[in-house]
Amino acid sequence: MIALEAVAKRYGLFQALDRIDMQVAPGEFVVLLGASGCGKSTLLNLIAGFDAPSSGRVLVNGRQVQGVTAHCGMVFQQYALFPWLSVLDNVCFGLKMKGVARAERRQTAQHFIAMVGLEGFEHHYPKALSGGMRQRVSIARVLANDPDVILLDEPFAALDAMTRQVLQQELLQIYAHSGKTIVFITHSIDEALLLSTRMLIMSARPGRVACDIRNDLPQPRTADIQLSARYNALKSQIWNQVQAEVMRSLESRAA
Ligand SMILES: Nc1ncnc2c1ncn2[C@@H]1O[C@H](COP(=O)(O)OP(=O)(O)OP(=O)(O)O)[C@@H](O)[C@H]1O
Repeated sequence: MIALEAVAKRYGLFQALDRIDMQVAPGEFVVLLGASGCGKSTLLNLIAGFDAPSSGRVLVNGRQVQGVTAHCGMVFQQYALFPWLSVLDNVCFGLKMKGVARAERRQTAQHFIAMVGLEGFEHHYPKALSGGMRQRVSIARVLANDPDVILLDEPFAALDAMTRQVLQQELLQIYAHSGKTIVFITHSIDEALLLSTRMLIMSARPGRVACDIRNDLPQPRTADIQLSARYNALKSQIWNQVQAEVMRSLESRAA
């Protein structure tokens, strides 16, 4: 589904990513974890086609990524909604660009607006919505475009803890029902453990995949999973790894 082959990314003399080889199978929920600045967003942007690698290849569905396509949909931390469009028109936007007829795109948009719990808010504008509601609109907009891959760059980081928990459960439901392939960035080990089927821990300077861990916690996952022995074993394994990478990154910055 997604393949990165010897991918490197340089910004001038700075090597942001180096020798990234990774594969994401259809239906996986992969979470990227790592110290700030290790290249997680850079990696996601290469998969989305927002940017091109300096060397190596990025493939989605067997095709080399050479710009933005409808195969990938992105949800950003800062909602990225059009403030001058209503919820309905924001969710319809991608379908309009694809040339889908008005009645059909409205029907599709309504379906996904209802799925994310925003029925009744179709004609509201983003500024009249809470952060959690705006992020629901972003998710509905991506789902309406029916991409094969959904990329989420710290989508819940700006939300309060309660809203984050609700949206995490909603995303798990959407994942379970849609079978989409997901790549998700977070700084939260708990969020990674709750959501993922697999976790990639990145090292910094240059960014590489340092550790690839299968998340074998049973599904469906609720907050109770945090009480299990396996959860705590995985959490301490990841914590040790992330901490080692963060220390390495700080040392290399100081050098
Ligand atoms: N357009 C750019 N020009 C120059 N350097 C860049 C550019 N984009 C990213 N970088 C650098 O590349 C490195 C990786 O950045 P990136 O945003 O991918 O990290 P990240 O792991 O997502 O960080 P965070 O967790 O803080 O969001 C950083 O050192 C950043 O300063």
